[in-house]
Amino acid sequence: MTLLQIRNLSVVYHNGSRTVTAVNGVTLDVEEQDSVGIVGESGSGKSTLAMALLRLLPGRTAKVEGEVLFGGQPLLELGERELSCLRWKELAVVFQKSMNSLSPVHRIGTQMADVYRLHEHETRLSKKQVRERIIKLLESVRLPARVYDLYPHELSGGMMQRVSIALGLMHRPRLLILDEATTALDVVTQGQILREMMELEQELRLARIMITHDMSVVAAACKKVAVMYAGHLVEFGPVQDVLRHPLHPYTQGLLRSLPSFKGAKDHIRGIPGSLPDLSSPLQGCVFADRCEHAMPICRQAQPVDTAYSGSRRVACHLIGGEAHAAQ
Ligand SMILES: Nc1ncnc2c1ncn2[C@@H]1O[C@H](COP(=O)(O)OP(=O)(O)OP(=O)(O)O)[C@@H](O)[C@H]1O
Repeated sequence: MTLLQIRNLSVVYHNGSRTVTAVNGVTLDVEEQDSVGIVGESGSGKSTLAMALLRLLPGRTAKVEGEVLFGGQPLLELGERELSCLRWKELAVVFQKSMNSLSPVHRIGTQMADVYRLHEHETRLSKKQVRERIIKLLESVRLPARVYDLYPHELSGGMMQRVSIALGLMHRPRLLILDEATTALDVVTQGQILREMMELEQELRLARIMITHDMSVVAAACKKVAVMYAGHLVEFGPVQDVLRHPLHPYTQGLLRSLPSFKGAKDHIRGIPGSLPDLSSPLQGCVFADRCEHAMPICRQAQPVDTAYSGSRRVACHLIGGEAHAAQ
């Protein structure tokens, strides 16, 4: 069943006279218990997309358009009260900097208990019961019970990020969004946490969106991948299919720039050029200026997001009928 339906979502930032279209017409489904990696280079709009889903963007400067249904509820139309019931309990997020948001002068357990109480109004657990629950939660992310009584500075980066994940899982949400949550960690710790996450989400029947610029993280830990470029979702599909047979020239370039996916180091190639100016109106394909296969139509019309096969989708004039129709 589909848990999250994102339809034609756009986010425009207004800063004085300048407007930046950070997310541009994104359509994406996340099934229950699915794991979707959103990848793209810095500035492609990944975090803005996550913040828009969580309604965490400042209404004054960020205009969000489109439709988002979460478990059938229209997320973008909910009032603050309905939203606060959903956040943490149904929909939780772990940011890269989540660990910095803990207070340095209070013990981990006390802070977790505060978060628990803030969002749990129905069940009145005793102090002891809350402590037990939190210790169980810490153990579920492979942290020893003694962490409950420690201060943030007494934990390593990996342990702190495990605490942040435990906080995200506190109310057993149906969807967990990890925004570069493991990026700052060393590769070994990152790998361990990802493996544990995957075990845990099977147990909790949790769906996960993982935002990262690291394709190897998506390859290791996600079932599906959504590739973003300059605010556009350019390709979507099962991870193994996209890795083996990338359709969009941007995805192809992204994979070529990774040593682990395409042979020897001397074959590594970056993608020449840089992201387009997101404050200028766009006529053709957003990737046309950097695309080695660009055709005249690519500079004239935006490609339509087209179903390719199975659940694969791609927005490129090379794929589908448009290029052929124009010839
Ligand atoms: N508050 C803001 N006001 C104006 N522009 C913004 C704001 N926040 C982000 N942007 C712009 O929106 C675009 C998308 O940024 P975003 O942070 O969502 O990308 P990202 O893919 O998550 O990048 P990163 O991986 O570096 O976090 C960028 O061009 C960025 O400069």
